[in-house]
Amino acid sequence: ESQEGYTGGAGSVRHGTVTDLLSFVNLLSHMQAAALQHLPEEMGVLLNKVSINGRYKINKDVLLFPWQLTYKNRGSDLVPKGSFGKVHLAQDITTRKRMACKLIPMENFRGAEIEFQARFCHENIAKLYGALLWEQNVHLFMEAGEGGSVLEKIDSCGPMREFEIIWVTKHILRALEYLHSHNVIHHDIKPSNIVLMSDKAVLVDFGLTVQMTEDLYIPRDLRGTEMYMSPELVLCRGHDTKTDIYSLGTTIIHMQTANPPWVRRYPRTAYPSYLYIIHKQAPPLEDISDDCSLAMRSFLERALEKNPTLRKSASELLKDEAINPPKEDQ
Ligand SMILES: Nc1nnc(-c2c[nH]c3ncc(-c4c[nH]c5ccccc45)cc23)o1
Repeated sequence: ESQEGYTGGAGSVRHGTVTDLLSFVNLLSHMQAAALQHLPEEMGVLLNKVSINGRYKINKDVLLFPWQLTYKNRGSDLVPKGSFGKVHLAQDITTRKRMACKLIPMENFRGAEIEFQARFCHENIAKLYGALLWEQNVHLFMEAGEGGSVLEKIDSCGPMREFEIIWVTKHILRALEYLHSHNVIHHDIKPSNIVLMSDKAVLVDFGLTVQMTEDLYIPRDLRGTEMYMSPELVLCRGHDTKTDIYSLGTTIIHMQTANPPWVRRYPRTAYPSYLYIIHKQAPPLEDISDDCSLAMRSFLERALEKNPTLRKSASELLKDEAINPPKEDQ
């Protein structure tokens, strides 16, 4: 396949390599707002083999649908919102292939989101199929988690059972082990960024992802979602990949109790922000569910360790007995 950069003109969609896609993203990041005003038609690069003859028209060659929730609260026209965009279900007319399509307004567009998802491939990371620019929105086509997100499952079906939590945790730990081995921090591990398929759970939304060049990442801003933030991230004095492990621990508490940590003891109505609580209080072990197994409780103590150097890594936690129960337990 061609290695040269994105050579398509304005209004052309082409098959390409990851390099071509990254060149297109680079082009987008440097395009003047004026140039984006009146594009004659879609422009972009598709990595997967969808049928195009130089064009891939939204609502002609690929249809977008608001996502019909897979759980009982169907009626709601909830369109899941990512960090910077709405996610629709997309279906290629010719191949019938179903994808997720996230619409990111150009003003929110961050090339890094596509770059990480294009460069880092793992079965537990939502695959990126391509990116198109159309009508001031970047359309990101990705692998679809048709079972919805873990947050939708919790909101619809209540607390998850431990064997379900173990299943999700193992898939996400594999994604984190892979990302962390490349010094990549996701920065937004939480139930709404984990989506479900019939045979796996995958991590989505790389809008806040960074790759560390030193042993510590010194943040310029606060990244993530408050309830799931680690104490060291809140302190803003530098953190590393272990912050994702802490967020996974708080995500497990949310899966067990159908509430994020802290909120039952510190109601949102009385606490507009939880940053000080996360900084001052001991880790939220009190929010662990009453029926949590001893093994899972020990796992959470290791994942929620306040000192990141003492906190276990993804590789270490993958060997933990809590997520490798003896056969007779299953
Ligand atoms: N923020 C973000 N960035 N990329 C994604 C994403 C990639 N593939 C996906 N597949 C499904 C869903 C999804 C989220 N909530 C849902 C509720 C019902 C059905 C599906 C979903 C989201 C994605 O999400």
